[in-house]
Amino acid sequence: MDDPSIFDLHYVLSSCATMSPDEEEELRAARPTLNLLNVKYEVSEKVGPWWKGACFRRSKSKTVLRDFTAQFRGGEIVAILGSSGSGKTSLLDVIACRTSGKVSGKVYYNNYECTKEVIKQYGAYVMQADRLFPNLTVRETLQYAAFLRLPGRTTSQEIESKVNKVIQEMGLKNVAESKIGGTVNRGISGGERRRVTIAIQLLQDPKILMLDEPTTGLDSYTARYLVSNLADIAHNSGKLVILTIHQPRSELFKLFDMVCIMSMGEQVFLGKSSELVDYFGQIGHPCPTFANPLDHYIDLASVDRRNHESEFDSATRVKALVQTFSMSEIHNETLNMVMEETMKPSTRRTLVLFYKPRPPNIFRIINALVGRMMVNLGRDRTIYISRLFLLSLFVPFICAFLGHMKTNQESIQDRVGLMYQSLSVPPYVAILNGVALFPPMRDMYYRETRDGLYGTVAFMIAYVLHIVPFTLFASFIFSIIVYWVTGLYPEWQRFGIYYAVVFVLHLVGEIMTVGCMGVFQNAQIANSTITLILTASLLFSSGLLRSLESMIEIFHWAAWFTIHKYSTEVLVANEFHGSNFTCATGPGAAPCQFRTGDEYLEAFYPDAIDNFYRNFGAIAGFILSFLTVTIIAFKIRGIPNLN
Ligand SMILES: Nc1ncnc2c1ncn2[C@@H]1O[C@H](COP(=O)(O)OP(=O)(O)OP(=O)(O)O)[C@@H](O)[C@H]1O
Repeated sequence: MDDPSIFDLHYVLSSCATMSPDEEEELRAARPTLNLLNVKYEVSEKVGPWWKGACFRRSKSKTVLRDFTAQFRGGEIVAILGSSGSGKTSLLDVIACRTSGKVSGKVYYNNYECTKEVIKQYGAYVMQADRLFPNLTVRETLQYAAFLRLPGRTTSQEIESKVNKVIQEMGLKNVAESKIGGTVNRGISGGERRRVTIAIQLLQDPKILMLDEPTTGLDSYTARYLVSNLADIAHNSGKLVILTIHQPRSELFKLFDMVCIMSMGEQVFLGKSSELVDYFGQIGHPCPTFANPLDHYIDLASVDRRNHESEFDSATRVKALVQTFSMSEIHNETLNMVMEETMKPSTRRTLVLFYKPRPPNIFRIINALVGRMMVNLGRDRTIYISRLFLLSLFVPFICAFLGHMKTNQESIQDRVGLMYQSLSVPPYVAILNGVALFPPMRDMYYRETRDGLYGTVAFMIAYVLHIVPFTLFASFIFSIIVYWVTGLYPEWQRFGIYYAVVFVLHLVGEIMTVGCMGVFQNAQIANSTITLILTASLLFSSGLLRSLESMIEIFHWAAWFTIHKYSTEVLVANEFHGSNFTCATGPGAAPCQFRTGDEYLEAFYPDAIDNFYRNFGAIAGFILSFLTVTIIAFKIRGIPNLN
């Protein structure tokens, strides 16, 4: 069952006993209306060389939208046209409350001030690029999206019927069971993928559907099919569909109810598409016979920046067009309508506070996210095998290098070397996994968080939960072979401890990598940074390559904050405590330095036995600490510009 909304008349009327008959009548006649009055959008750009730092670079203000006034009504499909940089996306951003600058003027949605909350409830934004999991089918993609988007109390049957409805609406029936596909595995076509992206947004039954360049990259037939699909949605369901478009083909012209041509952030025309040609004809710019009117007028409203002279001429022409339009009858009519609507006393303003669908709770969200990640991962053989066996690739090298260790004096050094390998390999392999596999998840997270579906905490918990079984398995294969083939302390309990340390290091390595990718968008930079941090941590705090005592004081202090200090102590105590080493006699024999492992511990890790359980707890605590740091990193960095 659909949720009641302010457009469900019975619901609204029964909720508003205080409404006068006039207001009731007015509401009855109302369709979702979007009013924009003298909207101005300014952004500030930092100018100057980057090395001056954010605080010392000069800020330069740039107006990307100026005096924008419009009224769009439900049931219409509106095309925002203009050349590149004319402010089309910025206009959508203003309506969708996704701006990064200062917005002045009024943006009203049915007499509600258009806040983030209102848009979250009634609007949907389809961005230019499709971000979908390649290994899910169209139906699964929509099912998981429905779990994340629809109110928590929605039942599975309701989800199913909603999914079927949008599949039908977007003409996806034939490909409902096909995989989305990606760059490697072919799946559905580009146009179908775009329709899936739109279908996801339709699940919430938005009253305003905004689409940024939905036809980019599609051939003319597919573009027309998509736009006519959108026009049907607008006309049949009373939704307001607003889309931006670069170079629309002439056959699209008749599909649009309203057209807005923009240039340099200002309106050159805004009105019914049927008025476009007449308007320009009246102001002295008739459309040449056989020309595509949209192409022709977009060109007319573009600034030609090829050289100074043509830039000056075209900018002067555009200024004149903007001015003429601002004084035109069409514009004045819109202005009057907008003024009238936005000045009405807004008795209904409280309604949006009155009705708020309860979003799914965090457990439902985590469940849906983990399920989606698992299904996507499980269907990709390369990723699956990489997650399970990449760590094991190092096993033959380690085993062949060390063989089965003896218990002589030389074997002490072998054991130290093995500890070093055991501490370094699991987190390094985790970096490889993280760098290769996390970016698509991150893109999806950015997009869905932008849509207000869930937060960083839910996403990170889901990500970690989905890698835990693979990390457990990969660490087990690594540990069981390395431990018993190389001949570490032959006791199953001690093997368990070794395995636990390898597992935590493998897991923490990936969490750190993910955290680093929250700060750096570039995976290579994240890779280098995290490798550097892990190498430094291992060198300064393990004491395996150089004794801790001989290092400078600052490294002693720094070591307390690294996982390697605690994990090294656990591993060496686990291996050396209670073990004995033989001493060779005769000429050329190695000096007999340590007869027992405890003597070795006494010399290099005197507290390792006493602090064994503390160290073990500290290692487990690092999982939580790194997860927290990762969440904070994502929160501080925020969501980058996705377009
Ligand atoms: N946050 C921002 N910071 C700096 N400049 C911005 C910002 N947002 C928009 N602009 C600038 O405003 C102008 C309009 O940008 P916008 O993306 O709205 O244009 P557009 O018409 O959608 O272009 P395209 O069709 O190429 O996507 C551009 O010059 C752009 O650089």
